Amino acid sequence: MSELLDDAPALEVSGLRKTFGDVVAVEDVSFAVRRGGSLGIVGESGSGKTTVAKMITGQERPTAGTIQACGRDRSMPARGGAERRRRGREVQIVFQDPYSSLDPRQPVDRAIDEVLRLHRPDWSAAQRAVRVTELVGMVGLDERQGSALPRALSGGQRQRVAIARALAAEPDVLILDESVAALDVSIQAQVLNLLIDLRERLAITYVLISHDLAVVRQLTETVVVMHRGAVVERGRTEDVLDAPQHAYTRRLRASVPTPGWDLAEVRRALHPAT
Ligand SMILES: Nc1ncnc2c1ncn2[C@@H]1O[C@H](COP(=O)(O)OP(=O)(O)OP(=O)(O)O)[C@@H](O)[C@H]1O
Repeated sequence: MSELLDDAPALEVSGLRKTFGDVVAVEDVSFAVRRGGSLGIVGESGSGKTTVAKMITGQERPTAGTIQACGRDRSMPARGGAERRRRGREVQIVFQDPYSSLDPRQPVDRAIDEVLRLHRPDWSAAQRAVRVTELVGMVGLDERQGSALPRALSGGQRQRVAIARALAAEPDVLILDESVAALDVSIQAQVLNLLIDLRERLAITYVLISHDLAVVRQLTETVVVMHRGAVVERGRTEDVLDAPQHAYTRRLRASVPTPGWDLAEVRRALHPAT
């Protein structure tokens, strides 16, 4: 893990804004996550969640606002490889799609080793091999799966590989962008349990981006609700989900599929005017 400046939140964004031409994707978004804490960002498709994540990881440059991870500014592009690597040790991201986020030609152990080579240039091949084995075990994969190609693995197993790769950088903050959304419900539960377990063991900070309120409830302490690029509600996850104050959050909650749910009803709940 990177050296955290005393008492600084693990992650703090302030007044974040992002426009794409005329489209305002993110408008004045601010939040902080304590070290070892977990924050959910919820909102329907197009509300700006992924754009916030991309600004935090440096894939998009904010139009305005500031981002600090571990007390260090990352609003501007990194200057040079050393700073990029340091930022990679501060924040890692796991995407929704475990199929496209892994190189199909690279066996699991090589994919993890690649991250170690980057972040632990002083380690010998033998030291890295020990760590690869540890990481493979930590995410619940066996030795055979640890040397397989991604195509030989299930969706849940691939997502475990993506998590192991992210952890190889020993990040302070892990962003999970719809990381369990593509998985079957029972596999989703297993990966969620893994994530809960890892947070307890590693004291890592999570930012969970999800449209799934049940997932957010299980994994986060605090939540911000985004609607059309802006934060419309925030607070302790339990409070916000149990007693939402904002009409949009109430609609979002009402739209959670329950047995026998009806898509047309969900659409009406989210878009009462249409
Ligand atoms: N590279 C881009 N160029 C133009 N518009 C973009 C770009 N990226 C995002 N947008 C727009 O910004 C808005 C927010 O998109 P974003 O992907 O952040 O939402 P989201 O809440 O993550 O949605 P989803 O859950 O569907 O991924 C949308 O209107 C989207 O079309």
